[in-house]
Amino acid sequence: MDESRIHVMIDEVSLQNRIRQLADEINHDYQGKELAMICVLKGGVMFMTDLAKYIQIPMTMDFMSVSSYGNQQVSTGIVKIMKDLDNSIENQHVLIVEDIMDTGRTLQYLKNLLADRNPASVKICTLLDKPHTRVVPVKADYTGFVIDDKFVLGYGLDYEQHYRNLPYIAYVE
Ligand SMILES: O=P(O)(O)OC[C@H]1O[C@H](OP(=O)(O)OP(=O)(O)O)[C@H](O)[C@@H]1O
Ligand SMILES: Nc1nc2[nH]cnc2c(=O)[nH]1
Repeated sequence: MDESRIHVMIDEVSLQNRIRQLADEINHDYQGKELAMICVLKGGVMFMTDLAKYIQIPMTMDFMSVSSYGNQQVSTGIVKIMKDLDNSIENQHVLIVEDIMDTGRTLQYLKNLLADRNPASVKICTLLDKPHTRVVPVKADYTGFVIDDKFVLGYGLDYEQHYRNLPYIAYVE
């Protein structure tokens, strides 16, 4: 891609500050409980690892990989599990950690799927939320930033599998 089209939307310091605040909220809300953090690969990986560093209650991490059929920018709503969790979540307090909620289809599918496995609770933590493009009525319990309907990359998010390593969120214009 022509890199002059890439502009910083959320810089590294703002990201880290907000992630620390989210962790504070989570630490407070789950006091006395154990948290099962579920990272949705690949986009959620940077957020998950940074968020986890600030979690001060007992916690476990597991990873899931799903793929939505369709190309980069068109979501079809059909979600396929590429890698399932390694461990049971029965009776556990599950927190799904995602990079972005766009149409909402991925998180709606995942929340329903995990809720069927008899956890004690299931909540969603998303770094970014694009509410204007939602097509299903799923809501996050913890949201880092609400953003406009722009294609974003960096900090786990890709453009054709590239740019996931950027330490900030950028948009393409
Ligand atoms: O709300 P939705 O419209 O369902 O979109 C959100 C999903 O799209 C992205 O994943 P992607 O399929 O690009 O996979 P990746 O995380 O491996 O990049 C993102 O990580 C979310 O999982
Ligand atoms: N990289 C990337 N993936 C997405 N999946 C849904 N919306 C987006 C987006 O804006 N950027």
